[in-house]
Amino acid sequence: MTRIKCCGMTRVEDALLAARLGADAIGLVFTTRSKRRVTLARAREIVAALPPFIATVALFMDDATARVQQVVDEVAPTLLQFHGRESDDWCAQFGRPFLKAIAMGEGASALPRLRDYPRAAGLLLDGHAAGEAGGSGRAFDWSLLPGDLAQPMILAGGLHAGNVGDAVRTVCPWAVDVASGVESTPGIKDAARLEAFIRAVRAADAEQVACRA
Ligand SMILES: O=C(O)c1ccccc1NCC(=O)[C@H](O)[C@H](O)COP(=O)(O)O
Repeated sequence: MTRIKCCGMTRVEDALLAARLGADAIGLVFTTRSKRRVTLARAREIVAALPPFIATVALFMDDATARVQQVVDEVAPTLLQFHGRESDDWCAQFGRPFLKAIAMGEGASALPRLRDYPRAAGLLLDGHAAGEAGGSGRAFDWSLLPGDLAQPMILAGGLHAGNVGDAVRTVCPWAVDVASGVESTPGIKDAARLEAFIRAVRAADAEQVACRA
């Protein structure tokens, strides 16, 4: 079954809705480079409201060590996610499982970076170009993806209810990640779009036997 991460939560009600509809994880963006940025207080409120077994992921992009540590100490997210030029060692210093986002917007030239993060719990392959913030709503060419990634792949970038079924069938990712495709405005989730997205993933899972082989 394809895991679903719904990213850029800014409201308790949206996080609860995602959990109720069947999302496995929610993302909280802490970098200043985001329209979806949450305060520590709001992040704690969202995390405290969630039911058991929903993972929380804290996102950063070239943020200071002290800032990441503060979020680790005060919010206690399940995982960290890094979107900038952070190295594998730098990401690992917090002693927490982490995802490394790889900007796939430049196409094949991004592929060597997929080998640079052996300590990552997973690689989040996103549609934007290197140096740009995530949450762009931009997809990339999935046919570039190698079939032999060493780590679980989280597919992101421009996913929505209309294309995520194809993504699951074509790429067989460990998880899919969505932000703008389930929003009415940045940071505000749209219940109908979120429900349609999760339904589409589950429908594709039901027909996709190759991924489970
Ligand atoms: O969402 C943001 O605003 C953001 C800003 C800076 C770094 C990362 C950010 N989001 C990361 C995510 O994991 C998004 O869900 C991912 O980029 C996919 O976004 P979208 O294409 O809008 O579905």
